[in-house]
Amino acid sequence: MTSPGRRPNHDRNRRPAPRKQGPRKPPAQDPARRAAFDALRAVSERDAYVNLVLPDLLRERRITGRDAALATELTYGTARAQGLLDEIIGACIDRPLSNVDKAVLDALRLGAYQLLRTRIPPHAAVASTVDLVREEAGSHVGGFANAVLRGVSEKDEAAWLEELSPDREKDPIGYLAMNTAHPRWVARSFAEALGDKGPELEAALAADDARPAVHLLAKPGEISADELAAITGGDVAPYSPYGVHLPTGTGDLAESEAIRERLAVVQDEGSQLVAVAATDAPVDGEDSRWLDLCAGPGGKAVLLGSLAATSGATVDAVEVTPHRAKLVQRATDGLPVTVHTDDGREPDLQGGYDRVLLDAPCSGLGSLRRRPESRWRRQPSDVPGLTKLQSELLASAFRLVRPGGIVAYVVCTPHLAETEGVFGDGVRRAGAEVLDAREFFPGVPLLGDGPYVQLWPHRHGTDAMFCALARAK
Ligand SMILES: C[S@@+](CC[C@H](N)C(=O)[O-])C[C@H]1O[C@@H](n2cnc3c(N)ncnc32)[C@H](O)[C@@H]1O
Repeated sequence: MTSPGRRPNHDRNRRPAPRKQGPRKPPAQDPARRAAFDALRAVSERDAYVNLVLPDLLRERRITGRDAALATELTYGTARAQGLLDEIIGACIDRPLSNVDKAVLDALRLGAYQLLRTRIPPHAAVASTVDLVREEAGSHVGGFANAVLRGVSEKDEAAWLEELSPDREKDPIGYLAMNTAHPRWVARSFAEALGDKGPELEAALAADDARPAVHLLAKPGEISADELAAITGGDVAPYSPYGVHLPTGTGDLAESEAIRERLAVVQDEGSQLVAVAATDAPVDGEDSRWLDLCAGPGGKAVLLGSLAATSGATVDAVEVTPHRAKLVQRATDGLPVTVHTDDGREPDLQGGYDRVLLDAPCSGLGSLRRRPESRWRRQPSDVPGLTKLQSELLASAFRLVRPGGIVAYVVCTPHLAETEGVFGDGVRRAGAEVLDAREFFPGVPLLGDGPYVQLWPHRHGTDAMFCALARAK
């Protein structure tokens, strides 16, 4: 994967690159790259989330307009492509990446991203990165950064991929993982869920690597999807009766009047569809007590609560993390939702619910496109702990539902152990009747053979949500 000829030698490391243009800009004049770098540092150092940390940084520093757009592009793009950038940077360094100072590595990733995936002139990408490295790690490291980035810039992304990718025939999953900047284990779990290592896997990974449109939920009882589309300039969603897709590049959503006035919330169309399915599957008899067993931060609780309000039902929403329970409380204010800060495995609640939605904690492989950093943060070793927790929560859901009531099991991942594995086992233990969930996704194409529903970005334009339904006996 590496060739000594390409590696910078030590002399070269110490020699600064010749400047092709005037003096280097001082950092104060480069707020976009500084913000992107600081956001990436927060992700590496504090396990921060890009979608939370970056807007705060931009607001605090009053970065707007083109600078904000550049900072956003650089932060999201670099975080999303991190593993691929590391392979390429690693091929230009004669020591393991783990030996490179973490702040320097973040700066190199930012520089490599600009060189490989933007139209920023190479000299500007290199000079701005060297500036960051000098500020962070001292001027003696500037030459090293300069030499590494000159190595990176010797080829474009396609040429690097050709050099570094495994052979497609021999290792199709490794090839597609590398070419779509995904960890191999993620590509493998997509392949297993799709039953494909060829064109469909390629389409799924490519869709997962694309920037997703923002979806809004038009809160039932408050505003229709048509009205929301008209006031936001978006399009009515193809499948969810409450969904609107915003045009790409829509500005600061906090500015949106519909969101400020609590008529709408940001919610992927797939999340809307699974919550609707959980309320549409018919129960035998009474249908007035609903339970959302893992409710934080409250997206689906808002939809359940809004639908409950129109039908005279009430919702209990359980969330174990106090600050997330507060978010549920805030999101569902004014709706018939009671929030309980409790462990869903044994909540202090009276059972006998007509419906239980279990939107379980999961690996989140189905929403990686919306969380650029989690692609590289999640590890396969996370899965066994998650499936154990999911199984315990599912057993609790079956204890809390009444005979004839519905349990909806939802996860935002296509990983088979977390989807069919957990649900198949739980339903068998509970002796419940599995429903064909496809019936409750009317008009949604390409749902396979059932009885479970797995949505996909490349098929449905949604996150890869999984939904399974059962009626308790
Ligand atoms: C996938 S998220 C739920 C998303 C939520 N339904 C929504 O639409 O906004 C899973 C949630 O379960 C919570 N959680 C984890 N373990 C839990 C437990 N034992 N009991 C209750 N909630 C739990 C997590 O804190 C997280 O907020």
